[in-house]
Amino acid sequence: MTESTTLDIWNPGWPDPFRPTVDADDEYADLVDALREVQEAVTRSLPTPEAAAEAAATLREVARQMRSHEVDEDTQIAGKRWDIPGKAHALAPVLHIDTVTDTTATGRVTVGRFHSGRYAMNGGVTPLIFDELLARLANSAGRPWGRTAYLNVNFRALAPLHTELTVTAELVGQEGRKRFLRGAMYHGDILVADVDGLWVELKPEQTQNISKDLEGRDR
Ligand SMILES: CCCCCCCC/C=C\CCCCCCCC(=O)SCCNC(=O)CCNC(=O)[C@H](O)C(C)(C)COP(=O)(O)OP(=O)(O)OC[C@H]1O[C@@H](n2cnc3c(N)ncnc32)[C@H](O)[C@@H]1OP(=O)(O)O
Repeated sequence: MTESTTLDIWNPGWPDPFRPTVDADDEYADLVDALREVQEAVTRSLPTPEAAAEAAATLREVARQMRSHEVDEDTQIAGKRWDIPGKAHALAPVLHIDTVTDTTATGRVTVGRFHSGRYAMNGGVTPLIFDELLARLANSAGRPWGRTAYLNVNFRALAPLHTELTVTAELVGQEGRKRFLRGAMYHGDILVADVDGLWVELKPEQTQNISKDLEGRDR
């Protein structure tokens, strides 16, 4: 099995505004893992009113602690740990990216009840997973930064929970600034979903706009 840590963390073509300026360490990744544990445990629970009130107070205390360490979005680590599955973002499914070539990418993902629709993966989660893998491929191999223009997902069969699913992506064509990608998700041999995606390479001024937006946002 290929470790995702063997992949390049940053594509040099990606704009600087997204580059984390704080070095993440494993304690931060562990914090996000703990948050994932909370999300799954809360989702699976039916606490008594007293237990719910106690847990809510504890979680609000954690939020208070974290607010005292607040940084701006350019500096935050969440979602930017390209070297670890799930990128240290608690909403993102933990996608293990095994291979990325110039034109293909593969990964594996297992979701729990936090990401469940009902006894199967929620229909909004599948696009999150495809977007992650297809975007990684679209913006790899030194290609300049592109943004998702569309992601057309077909749900072919229920995607089971607590079960490893494989995800594949392929760059199927390029026309000027447009990159066409295709992806699929499998449970064993069963196709559970497939996707057509378009990534459009940003013009330089579009990258600057992003940068300005980031600088101008409220903290
Ligand atoms: C919950 C979990 C979270 C996980 C953790 C995440 C944390 C991440 C943290 C840190 C990461 C750092 C990195 C982050 C970066 C994020 C990037 C995104 O997420 S992208 C978000 C979604 N996508 C948008 O919001 C695009 C919005 N749309 C646009 O910006 C524009 O529409 C854009 C750039 C896609 C195209 O606009 P134009 O003005 O540049 O170009 P025009 O001329 O309109 O199109 C060029 C060609 O593409 C076709 N085209 C454009 N859109 C199309 C469409 N929807 N369908 C078909 N064709 C389309 C056009 O027809 C045209 O084709 P012809 O050249 O004429 O052949």
